[in-house]
Amino acid sequence: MNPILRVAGLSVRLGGSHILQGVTFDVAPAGVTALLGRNGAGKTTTLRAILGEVPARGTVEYDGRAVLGRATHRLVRDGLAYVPEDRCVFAGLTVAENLRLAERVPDPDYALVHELFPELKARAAQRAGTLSGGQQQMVAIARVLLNPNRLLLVDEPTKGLAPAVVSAVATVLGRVAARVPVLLVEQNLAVVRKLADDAVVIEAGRVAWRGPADELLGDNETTRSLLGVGRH
Ligand SMILES: Nc1ncnc2c1ncn2[C@@H]1O[C@H](COP(=O)(O)OP(=O)(O)OP(=O)(O)O)[C@@H](O)[C@H]1O
Repeated sequence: MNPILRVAGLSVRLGGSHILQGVTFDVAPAGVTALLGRNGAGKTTTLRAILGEVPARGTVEYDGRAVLGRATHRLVRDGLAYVPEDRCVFAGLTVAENLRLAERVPDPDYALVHELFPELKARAAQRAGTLSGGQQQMVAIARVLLNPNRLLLVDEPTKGLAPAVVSAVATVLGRVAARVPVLLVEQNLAVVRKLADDAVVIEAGRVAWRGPADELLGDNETTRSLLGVGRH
């Protein structure tokens, strides 16, 4: 199967620093590819470069087409969805209003959203700013699922969440990934272990390791040296 995303020689300079220095990896057309690395390694910058949010050199092929330099909104329209790390819900609007604002197609898939997130249906009239962090993350994921997607880019969805909520978010992401491939930035290795098929490790702006996620996580020494943590 051809990759849904091919990134080759991706290079980004920001604020006088060479942040990405030739990042190369593929994303399989099914399942979860985890993008890993220590703080500041360049994971978020990689997602933003793929989306055309920062100037980049190199090649990004999405579904076989070179897309670097294309406008972000065109990529989103073509099914490249982004769930940013800061969730970006409209705090003063209700859950239902947050979802309605995200609709891009005449027939948004509320059936899917309500199936995956029954709690959001129950909380439709609640202001998003009063939701817990985990519930806000659910809104952020639900928003993109209303529209047809071919690839989701999800940035640290479990960051700052309590363990039970991390597990709930991971379960939902697993169900999402059964329908649409996901490129997932994630620091929680238990979540990576549960979800990821492939792993890409970025270190100081370069790919330091790529391969099957279970191979990486099964090698405690490599995991420790690349990510600074032991087995979870
Ligand atoms: N606009 C910018 N101008 C200058 N430097 C930047 C800019 N954006 C990011 N950087 C720097 O680029 C490096 C990579 O940042 P990035 O957010 O991609 O890392 P990350 O791997 O996602 O880290 P974390 O896990 O901490 O979120 C960091 O050193 C960061 O300070």
